[in-house]
Amino acid sequence: MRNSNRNRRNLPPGPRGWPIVGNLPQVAGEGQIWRLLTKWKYEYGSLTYLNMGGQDLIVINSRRAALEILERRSAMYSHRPRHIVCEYLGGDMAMPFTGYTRTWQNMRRATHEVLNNQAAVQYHPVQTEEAVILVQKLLFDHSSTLREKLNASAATMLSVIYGRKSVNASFLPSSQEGKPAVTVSASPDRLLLTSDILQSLANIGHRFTSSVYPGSYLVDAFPILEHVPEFLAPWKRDAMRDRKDMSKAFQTYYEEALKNDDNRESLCARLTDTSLGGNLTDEEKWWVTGVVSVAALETTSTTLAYFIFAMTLYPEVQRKAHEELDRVIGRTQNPNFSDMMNLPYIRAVVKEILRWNPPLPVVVPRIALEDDRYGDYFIPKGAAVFENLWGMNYDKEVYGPDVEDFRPERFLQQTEKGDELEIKPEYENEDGHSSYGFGRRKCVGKHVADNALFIGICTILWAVDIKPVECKIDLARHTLDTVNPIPDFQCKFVPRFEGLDSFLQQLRDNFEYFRQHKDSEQQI
Ligand code: HEM
Repeated sequence: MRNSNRNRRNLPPGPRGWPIVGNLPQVAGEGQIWRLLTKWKYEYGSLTYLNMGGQDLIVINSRRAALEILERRSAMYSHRPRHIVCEYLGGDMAMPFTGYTRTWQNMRRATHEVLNNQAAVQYHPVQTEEAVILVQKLLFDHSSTLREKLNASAATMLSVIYGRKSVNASFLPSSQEGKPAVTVSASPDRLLLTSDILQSLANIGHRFTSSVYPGSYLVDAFPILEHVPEFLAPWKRDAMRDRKDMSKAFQTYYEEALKNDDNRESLCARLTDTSLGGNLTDEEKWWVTGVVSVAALETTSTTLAYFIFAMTLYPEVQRKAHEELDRVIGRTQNPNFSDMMNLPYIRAVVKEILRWNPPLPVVVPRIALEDDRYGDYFIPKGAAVFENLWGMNYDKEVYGPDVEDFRPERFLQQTEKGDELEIKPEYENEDGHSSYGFGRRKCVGKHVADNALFIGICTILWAVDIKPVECKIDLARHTLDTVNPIPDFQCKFVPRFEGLDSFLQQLRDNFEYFRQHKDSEQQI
């Protein structure tokens, strides 16, 4: 104990807190906490210590420290601290929030099998088709918002999980056709689930990500409050009710998918029919498919939204990307995954968008399972360890003084001949940003996400000119959520060449023809 007290003198530096509550008042209610943490990073360095009402919190601000602590010592840092509200909501079943448990291990194994680098290649055709559909929608669909269009495109992953027919059809059991999947309420604390699966999954995502936002629930700082009875603790009643509703919705999605998937290719069918789901209970299968859909959806659509926003702010970047696409692809064919290595500028745009505005600037903390040290600093057993991904992406020592700017060139160099650009060797096989997290809990969908972003960004830039519309841009959104809120902005999409509309339709007809052809071949 004396030893531990002596060690505590070597805790990392951090802002001075109050007696008992520590730094809780400085953090609670602070929207976009990653900005405050990054301000502290410049004052305190690679690790910051915060006292959250008695709970030690170590913030990791530098990529080097994250690699050393979370990757090299991953056996000690893969468990999650307890978040009481999240746990009541279903955090023990929701993969990104579970502890380092057998359930998590089984879920991770099953999802890795279908999302790893090699498996991700099989989704290229559906991702290419979805990118074409997105461009068509951006140009010609005036009935839905930009967000809805991007969400629909990011839902490609849902067709992999639930099967194409299920995604195109309603997810509701037929007896409930037209009605919400579960009861709907207008209360802000009430999880809203409707017949629109994309909206429902987004709502589920926010219910979870806001439940783990630092300081959002007093009970997480003062666990004794967990024992307050339900009628005095609305958080408990709400969370238990929402857990039941989510479980029911995930079960419905799963069972509908099994009914609709004649080809038995969806993740649901594979978990049911093959050894992939061997170690998972039925309920775990509903949850893992539901939660992976949640994890895929808003991360990808938020990143695409930030890409479009960046193009309105940086026309010179757009001009260079257009120049590369015209030179490499031309106008008589659409971009393809086989073009990837010939499009270094577009690849750099993908890296830079994830660096500049990651969809998850901070993530669910880990817990230190033992007393540990990083350099001279002491990390006490039981401390929550928080990844400040934003701070790592905005590290001036790594990226230079212009970290605020959107500049894909930071990942590029001239070729030896000096007439072309190439990705710098150190970024060829590295992300060049920290936005997928670290260690054993690193994003399991990163390959699929990178591919979706590459083909989406490529196809949009190939087809359209993104032009800003003069309007008031609202950047300063106050949000107690770990998802990066997209700014309010407006833009115009202008076709880059004549005949684009009929060319896009022709591409879609071809995709449809090949799919039907493949389906009928499989039936024979
Ligand atoms: C731009 C897109 C995406 C970004 C930036 C992103 C980022 C992240 C981050 C930061 C984490 C937490 C890592 C940590 O704790 O260190 C995570 C976890 C996760 N992501 Fe992603 N993600 C993206 C897309 C996807 C997609 C497309 C899928 C599924 C197809 C997915 C599935 C998951 C899952 C299941 C986890 C939990 C992993 C675990 O706890 O073992 N993500 N993601």
